[in-house]
Amino acid sequence: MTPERYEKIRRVLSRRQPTLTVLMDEVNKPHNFSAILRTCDAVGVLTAHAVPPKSGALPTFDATSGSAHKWVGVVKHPDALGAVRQLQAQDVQVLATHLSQRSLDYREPDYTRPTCVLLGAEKWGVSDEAAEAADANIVIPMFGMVQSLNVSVAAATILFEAQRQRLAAGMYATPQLAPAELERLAFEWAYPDLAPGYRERGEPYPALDEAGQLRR
Ligand SMILES: C[S@@+](CC[C@H](N)C(=O)[O-])C[C@H]1O[C@@H](n2cnc3c(N)ncnc32)[C@H](O)[C@@H]1O
Repeated sequence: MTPERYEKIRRVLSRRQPTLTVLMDEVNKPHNFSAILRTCDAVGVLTAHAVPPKSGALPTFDATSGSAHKWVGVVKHPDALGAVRQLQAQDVQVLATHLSQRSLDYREPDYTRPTCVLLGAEKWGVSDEAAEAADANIVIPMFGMVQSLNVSVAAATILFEAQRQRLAAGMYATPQLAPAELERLAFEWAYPDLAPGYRERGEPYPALDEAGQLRR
């Protein structure tokens, strides 16, 4: 661990947005899944949510992710409706990307609030029941011959609007993670091979000095 690498880890963690996330509902193509996680990393999403496709497993990561899958956690859910309700119970507004009578332009919602963007499967989109349960439905206006965007493009468009609003609100200027959580993640990111051992033994992580070296 070089001091420069540790400094980068702390800088990235100090900009993570634990109150911004996505829920991928049966996004089944590895290049889409990977591209969405890469955008999540870029805008500071700490943890993404996903309902695996009917085949059972989450898509594997491919080169499209860069190394984003190492820096963005993925929580699995058995179904989208249950996941929507769980997030709402934690006071997260769920914005379903879905064309309906009540759809808003994607730039209208307040993304400085705890927010989850619900993204649909490539073939079927977001289910009607999950869209109805969501707090709002949002769309990216389209004026072409084709009816929809690629899901990873839609995710990037919306997440960068969230980033724009959060930058304007100063949410990248001060850490959004609690100090203890930031320290915990800094150790896990700096020492991914050591961290599991400490967890298995139920021991607290050791303190690191300012350069990210283990204190003796
Ligand atoms: C290829 S589209 C799904 C098309 C599907 N046939 C349908 O009717 O919804 C895959 C996903 O990309 C996102 N998406 C695509 N175009 C969008 C748009 N214009 N506005 C918002 N989200 C969009 C949504 O999450 C959508 O579920």
